[in-house]
Formats: sequence, structure tokens, C-alpha cells
Amino acid sequence: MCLRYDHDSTVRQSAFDLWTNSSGISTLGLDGIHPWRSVRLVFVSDTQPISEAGRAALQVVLAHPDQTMLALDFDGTLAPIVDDPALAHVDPDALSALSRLGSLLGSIVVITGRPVRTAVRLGGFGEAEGLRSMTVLGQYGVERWDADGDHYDLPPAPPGIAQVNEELPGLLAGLGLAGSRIEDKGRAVAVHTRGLADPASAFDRLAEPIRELALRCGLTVEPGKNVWEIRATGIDKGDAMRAIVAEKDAQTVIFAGDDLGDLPAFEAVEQLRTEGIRGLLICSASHEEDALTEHADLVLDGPTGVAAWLHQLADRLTGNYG
Ligand SMILES: O=P(O)(O)OC[C@H]1O[C@H](O[C@H]2O[C@H](CO)[C@@H](O)[C@H](O)[C@H]2O)[C@H](O)[C@@H](O)[C@@H]1O
Repeated sequence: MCLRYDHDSTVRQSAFDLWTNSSGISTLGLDGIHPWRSVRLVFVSDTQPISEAGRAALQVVLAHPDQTMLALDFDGTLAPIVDDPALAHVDPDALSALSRLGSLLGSIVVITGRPVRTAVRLGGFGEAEGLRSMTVLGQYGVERWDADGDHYDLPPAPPGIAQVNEELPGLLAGLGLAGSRIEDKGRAVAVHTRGLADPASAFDRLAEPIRELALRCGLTVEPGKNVWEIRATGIDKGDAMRAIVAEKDAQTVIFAGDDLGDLPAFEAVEQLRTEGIRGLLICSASHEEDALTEHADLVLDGPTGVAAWLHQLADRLTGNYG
């Protein structure tokens, strides 16, 4: 097995020994560093689910792909994380895998915090082969695009967003954080600290002022990787997941995500499992966020690992898996 870890802000990679007791509790030792101080551990499993529920779901996917919904987050899962959100793009290998899977699975859905138009454009989903029945749910499920008919559903922005846009530059300047990147998402506003000299401390310093501004404007906050987003209350990726699984009448769902905003979708799939729907939960791992790993049936090495796994799934469904 392979381990990636962040030690003193340097990502390193080592082989390691792992012992798992009969309760499934794992212990590991690393030579040369103290493992529990300023070290973030990222376990990357191989391509087989580590849980019984995940393995069972994969078997059903392989037996009944037409009843399977593949749902994916965008940034950090399909698209590698980059400094400027406007320059993000889907990993070409992931897009080619989705093109192969489009005709093999019941449905393919992207569930993202991005505005839906942005996700469709950055993803190249409109032009990609094999994705004529794809759906993209943007802004945590409020916005929607269906490839079939190239149809967009874009509800109006909530009241309060205009005030946020007006006050935000002054708030950031007052904190000495005018260099933060403001992303206008139409019905939401994101403040990015990636690219600042100390993104983590800027993120922490922004927590309270951003919360206070959101509250005053009748909105809520959504934290992410070096980003605070101010958006409307009332819908999250869990709600979006439940609705789309019901609409597509999916009997099995695969969901891959990487960040805090994906947790409600993970919880929705866990809930759906208790209702008889099979679920396979995939974490696209990074050294920046590990909230999903403990819930995941499969932990893959970021967007590159996700793309490779999607190709492997297509290989297995077409009988090309060695
Ligand atoms: O639900 P997602 O598809 O994961 O979108 C969540 C947020 O992702 C974007 O920000 C993240 O990706 C950026 C580009 O790689 C990166 O610079 C940033 O640090 C990440 O937090 C996006 O810009 C946000 O609007 C999304 O809400």
C-alpha cells in the first residue's frame, strides 16, 4: 500500500506497514518522523472497495449497469485543484472515461457547487462524445443542465447577494486581505484564500466576518478548500442526491467527492442504503481535506486516481479487464 502525507507543508510519499486488528482498527508506523504532529495522512486504497457495502454495490453495478447512477463532484474530483477557479478543467482522462461510461450506465450526473453554466463549460460536457443523457446539478442542486436538448434551469439569485457583493471588498480590505479572490457565482459569492501568502490563516481570520455578513444578508456559509462561500440556505448536495436518485429510478449509486460540501451527499447515500438502494462512496483524496475518508468505501488518489478508476470500471463493463 502507498501513503501520501503532508509533513511541514511538503507532500511526501512512502511505503508503509499497516496492521489491522479484528475490529478493523488500523495502526501504522513511519520511520524518521513523529506521525502525530503536523502530519496529515492520506490513505490511498487500491481499486477495490474496502467495505462490504461498497464491494456489494460494485458487484451490482457490474451486473446491472443500466440501473446504476454515477454521480460526481467537479472540483477536486473530476477537475484537479488549481489556484484560479476560472482556469480549472476536467482531467482529460476523466472526460474520456465518462464518454465511455455514458452508454454503459443508466445515468451520469455531476453535482457541484459551481454555477451550472460554468461547470458545463469548464467540463466540456456539451461537446463530449457519449454524454447525451448527462445531467449537471449546479450551485448544490439549485441549477440544472440536461445534455438532452441542451436545457438549462436557472432560478433567480436570492435577495441578499447584491448586498454581499457590495460589502465584501470593504470587508476584505479592512482585514488586510484585499488580495483574496472573489468569485461571483451569480446566486452565491465565494472568497478564495488560495494564492495568498498564508491561505490557511487567512481562511481562519475570515470565518467570523464572513459568517456575520452572511447572517446579516439572510444567507449561509459553505466552507471548502481555502474558500468561504456565501449562498442561500435550503438545499445541499444531499437533497440534490436524493431527488436525482428518485427521478432516475436508480437502484445503485456511485458517488465520488473530495470536500466538505460533498458530505451531505455521502450521508444521503448512507441513508439510501438503509432504504434498499446500493451505494458506493468514493473519496478523491488530497492532503487538504480528509473529512470524507472515514465514510468512503474507496479512497482514490485525487482526480488522477478517479479518472483511472472510471476507465477501469468501463473496462470491466466491456469485458476488457485483465
Ligand atoms: O462542489 P465542487 O465542484 O467541488 O465545487 C466546490 C468549489 O470548488 C471551487 O473551488 C475549489 O476549486 C478551485 C479550482 O481548483 C480552487 O482554486 C479552490 O481553492 C477550491 O476551493 C469553486 O471555485 C467554488 O465556486 C466551488 O464552490
